[in-house]
Amino acid sequence: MTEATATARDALRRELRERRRRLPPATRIAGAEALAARLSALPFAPTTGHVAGYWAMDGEIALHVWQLRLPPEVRYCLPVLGDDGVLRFAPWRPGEDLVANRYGIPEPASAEPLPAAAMALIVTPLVGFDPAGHRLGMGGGWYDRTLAFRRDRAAPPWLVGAGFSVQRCDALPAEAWDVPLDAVCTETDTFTPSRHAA
Ligand SMILES: Nc1nc2c(c(=O)[nH]1)N(C=O)[C@@H](CNc1ccc(C(=O)N[C@@H](CCC(=O)O)C(=O)O)cc1)CN2
Ligand SMILES: Nc1ncnc2c1ncn2[C@@H]1O[C@H](COP(=O)(O)OP(=O)(O)OP(=O)(O)O)[C@@H](O)[C@H]1O
Repeated sequence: MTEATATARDALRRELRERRRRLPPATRIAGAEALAARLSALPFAPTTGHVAGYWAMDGEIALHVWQLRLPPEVRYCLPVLGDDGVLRFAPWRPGEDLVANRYGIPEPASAEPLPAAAMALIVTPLVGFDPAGHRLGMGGGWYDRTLAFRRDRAAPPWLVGAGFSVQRCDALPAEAWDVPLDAVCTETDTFTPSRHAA
């Protein structure tokens, strides 16, 4: 990546995070409901197995409504930072113990974390997205490293970005390491970019 691209990405990240934080509470509450309905309606929404979500922070769209409405055979998991730079995902139910990681984000305290490949579907947080399924994250490369194996392998796990519609960009500059998402859901839209298009 050139220095100019990195600077542009950082500026875009700042602007999008600011936009995300500015959304009023009513938009957040209704947004979490609408997002849950969209995630549940995905054609590949699992009826069994593990799914990964995240603990919303910094104005991210929340997943608690989706979590509570998952089919009974589906286990919800939260990301856990690995010393090796990749994320693993630990089952978590409301009320179970959590500990703050180095960014202050809660992680399950006792459940054994599973590798990304063990998930049927992974919902990723994002700072920005485009309709082609490119994702701009917090800049740590955590999801890119964790999901790199999906670049040359078919789903599962299905990769679904979640965000507010104000996080949409026309076209994000794609990086060599970006792993395209299979879908992006917002409170107003579901994008399912086709990889077969020219
Ligand atoms: N809710 C949520 N969980 C997540 C992510 C995320 O984006 N959202 N991650 C997605 O990768 C991973 C953690 N990656 C992160 C990368 C940077 C920062 C961050 O807050 N950076 C601050 C300052 C860093 C610090 O406090 O040391 C910043 O940039 O302002 C947070 C999480 C795993 N869990
Ligand atoms: N597959 C990979 N292997 C090694 N390093 C990687 C890989 N993917 C990304 N990285 C590194 O991670 C750094 C951050 O990438 P990027 O800015 O795209 O993160 P992001 O997607 O915004 O963050 P996150 O996934 O944590 O939300 C890059 O500079 C790159 O060097």
